[in-house]
Amino acid sequence: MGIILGENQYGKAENRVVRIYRETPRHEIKDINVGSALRGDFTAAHTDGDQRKVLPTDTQKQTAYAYAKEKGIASIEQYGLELARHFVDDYEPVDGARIEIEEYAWERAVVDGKEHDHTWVRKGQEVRTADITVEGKGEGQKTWVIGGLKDLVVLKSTGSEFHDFLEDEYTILQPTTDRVMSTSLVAKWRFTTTDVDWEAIYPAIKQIIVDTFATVQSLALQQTLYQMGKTILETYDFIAEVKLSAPNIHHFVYDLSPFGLENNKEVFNADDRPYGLIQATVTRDDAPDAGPAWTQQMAWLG
Ligand SMILES: O=c1[nH]c(=O)c2[nH]c(=O)[nH]c2[nH]1
Repeated sequence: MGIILGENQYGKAENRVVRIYRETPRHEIKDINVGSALRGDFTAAHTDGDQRKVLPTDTQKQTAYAYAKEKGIASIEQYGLELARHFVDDYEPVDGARIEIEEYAWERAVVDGKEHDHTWVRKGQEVRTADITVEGKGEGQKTWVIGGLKDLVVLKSTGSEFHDFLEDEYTILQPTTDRVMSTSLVAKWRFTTTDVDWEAIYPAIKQIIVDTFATVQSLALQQTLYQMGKTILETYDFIAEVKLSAPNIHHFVYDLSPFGLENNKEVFNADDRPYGLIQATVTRDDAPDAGPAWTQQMAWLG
């Protein structure tokens, strides 16, 4: 019987890198969480404990911090590309690298009616994400970039319906033409080029998502998600695919009748679980192959 080593990768997860730009009295901040994973021929490390081809996870971590200084973090996509290319291009045993980044947004504190130069308040907003994969060396090198966001919590108090659904003997859900719709959205979009103004495209796509959520008279969360993906693809021809995942944060009209009170969709129980989970991929029909773009390292084995 032979035993063989299957898929493997290794790296440093969740480096919390905070980069301050302090060249002028008005400082700037980038607050990120970076994970790296290297793929290649690391068989000897597994079978014989031979580390000669292993660039330690500690070195990967140190590189993440050093690159924050040396290369800067103009955007998480640019910084992730620099890191991934460095590991693949500069180390012979490494033939693939995956960099996953989350960015936490801060806004300037307002003190005496003015934006403060070096104090921020963490934005309770969404987290921006980037997943970068580089494979192969030299001419044939391939690169995949996925931009995205998570924890974008949105709610609309009307403009959402759900009716005409399949019913059986277990159906108790009442149809509605006017309900609260709320979700904490995860969205990821796959670029077909790296020639992108990363800092401009992110707010533009987020705006499409928010506009669509607000303005579509929604017959279901499924329809809203599809419209978000479709509009992004129709607006940007260099995006091939959009993946969306949306928990339906149910808002149930609370029964106030025991207190002799009317509840005309004014008081709700925002239930945290269970939640409907609606997920969809929207793709251009001529989209180039996704290859390993969606393969997530950190979610891989939990
Ligand atoms: O937007 C919705 N989609 C569903 O599939 C669904 N199912 C359900 O019970 N409520 C909802 N809402």
